[in-house]
Amino acid sequence: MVSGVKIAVIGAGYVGLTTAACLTSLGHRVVCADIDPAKVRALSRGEVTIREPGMAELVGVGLAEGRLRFVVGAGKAAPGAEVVFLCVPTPMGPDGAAKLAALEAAVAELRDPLPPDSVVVNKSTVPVGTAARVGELLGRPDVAVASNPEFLREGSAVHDFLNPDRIVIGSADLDAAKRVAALYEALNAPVLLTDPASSEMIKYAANCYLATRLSFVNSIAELCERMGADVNDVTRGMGYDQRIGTAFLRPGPGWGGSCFPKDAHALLRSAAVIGSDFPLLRAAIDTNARQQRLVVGKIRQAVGGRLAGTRVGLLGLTFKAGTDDLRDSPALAIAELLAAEGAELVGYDPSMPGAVAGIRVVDSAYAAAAGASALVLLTEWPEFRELDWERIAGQISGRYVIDARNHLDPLVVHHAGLLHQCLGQPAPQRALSR
Ligand SMILES: NC(=O)C1=CN([C@@H]2O[C@H](COP(=O)(O)OP(=O)(O)OC[C@H]3O[C@@H](n4cnc5c(N)ncnc54)[C@H](O)[C@@H]3O)[C@@H](O)[C@H]2O)C=CC1
Ligand SMILES: O=C(O)[C@H]1O[C@H](OP(=O)(O)OP(=O)(O)OC[C@H]2O[C@@H](n3ccc(=O)[nH]c3=O)[C@H](O)[C@@H]2O)[C@H](O)[C@@H](O)[C@@H]1O
Repeated sequence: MVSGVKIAVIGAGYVGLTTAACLTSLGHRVVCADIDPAKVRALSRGEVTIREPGMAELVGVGLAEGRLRFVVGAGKAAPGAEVVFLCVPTPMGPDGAAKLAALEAAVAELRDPLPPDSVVVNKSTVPVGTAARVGELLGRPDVAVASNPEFLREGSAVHDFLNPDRIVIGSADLDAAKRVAALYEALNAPVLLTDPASSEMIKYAANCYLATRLSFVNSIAELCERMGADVNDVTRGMGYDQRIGTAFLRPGPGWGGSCFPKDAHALLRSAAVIGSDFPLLRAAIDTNARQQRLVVGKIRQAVGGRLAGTRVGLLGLTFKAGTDDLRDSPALAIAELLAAEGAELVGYDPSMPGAVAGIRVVDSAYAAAAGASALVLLTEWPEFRELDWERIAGQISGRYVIDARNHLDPLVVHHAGLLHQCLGQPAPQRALSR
C-alpha cells in the first residue's frame, strides 16, 4: 500500500470531510481546507460538524496522530501537496446548470502554490468537460487533472467511502490516474480508469438512473393504489429478478437531498446546451414534483378536503433517515405546499434540527401528534416504528396516519384505532373501534 502520500482536500463538507478522514485512515497525510473559519476551528478541536457514523472517531485519531490538519483557504493546503481533491459545492443555478463558482475560486487559489507534478482531482459532481476546464484555468502544464467522482451516501458516508462498489478515475494522463488509484490500493474495489468526460458522465448517469428508477416506482405505486394491487408485494416480486435487484425500490414522498435534484437538472441542462434533450429524465423530474402533490392530496383528503386552519403533524423532516441534512428534502417541499394552503404545521425530526421556516419544530413525535387533524410520516426513521400508537391515538384529534414511506406496521396503527394510509395500497378500512 502507498503510505503517507501528502494530500490536500478542498472543502470540509460531507464529501470533503469524509475524503479527508478516510484517506487519513488509509495512512495518508491530509490537510483539509475550508473557507468557513468557524468550521475549521471546530474541526481542529475534533468537533465534527455533520452527523455521520464513524466520522468523529476517524477525525479524532487523525488529529491525534498529526496526520490530519484543517486550514482556512485552499491556498494554505496546497504547498507540499502531491494530490489535491476538490470537494466544493456545485449547486444548481437558476437555469438548472451546476454552478462552478466555488470550484473556480478554489482553482484560482491553488494555481500558484501547487507544487510541480501534483495532480488536481475533481471529486465534486461536475458537468462533462469540467476537468478540461480546470486544466485551462490552472494554466499549469506541470500539474495533471483527473476526475474521481464520489458515490457515497449521506448517513453512511464513512462506510461507503471505505467500501465502494467501484472507484472511477478519468484522466488524459494515465500516469496521474494511476497515482490517484494507488491512494485507494487498500480498498477492495474494482477500479475503472477512463477518460475525464466518461468519468464525469458516469456520476450523472448513476444518480439520474437511480432518480428515474424511483420516479418509476412511485408511478407504479400510484397505479397499484388505484387498481387494487399492493406495491410492497409488487416491488418484492420485481426485486427477485436479478436483472432488477431489490435496492432503490421503496416508494416515498419523492426523491430529494442535496444531489439527485440538482444533478438531474444539471444533466438536463447539459443536454439542452448541446441542442439535445432527455425526455425520460424530464419526466422523472416532473413525476417527482407530482409525487409530492399526490402526498399533499392524500393529506387534504384525510382532513376532509380543506387544509386551511388545519393542524398537520409531520414525522420526519430530513430528506431521508440517518442524516441531519434538510437540503432539498421532500418533507420540506410537502410542508411548503401544505403551508401554501393554510395548514398549521407541527414537525418532529430525530436529528433535532433548529428552526425550520413555516414549521413549529417540537421535541417528540407525540408533541407533533397532539391536536393534529392528520399525522404524516415523511422520513423513515427507525424510531417511528417503535412509537406507542395507543398514546398517539389518545392525543391526535383526527384519525388518519399518512405513511408516505410505507414504513409503519399497519396492524399496529390500526390496532390503536387509527387509519393507516400508505402508498400503493387500497385505502384503509375504517378501524372498528378506538
Ligand atoms: N453530499 C453527498 O452525499 C455527495 C456530494 N457529492 C458532490 O460533492 C460536492 C460537495 O458536496 P457536499 O460535500 O455535500 O457539500 P457541502 O456543502 O457539505 O460542503 C462543501 C464545503 O466546501 C466549502 N467551500 C465552499 N467553497 C470553498 C472554497 N472556495 N474553498 C474551500 N472550501 C470551500 C464549504 O464551506 C463547505 O464546507 C458537490 O459537487 C456534490 O454534488 C458527491 C457525492 C455525494
Ligand atoms: O451524489 C450524491 O450526493 C449521492 O446521492 C445519493 O445519495 P444520498 O443523496 O445520500 O441519498 P440516497 O440514499 O440515494 O437517497 C436519495 C433520495 O431517494 C429517496 N429514496 C431512496 C431509496 C428508495 O428506495 N426510495 C427513496 O425514496 C431517499 O429517501 C432520498 O430522498 C446516491 O445514492 C449516492 O450514490 C450519491 O453519491
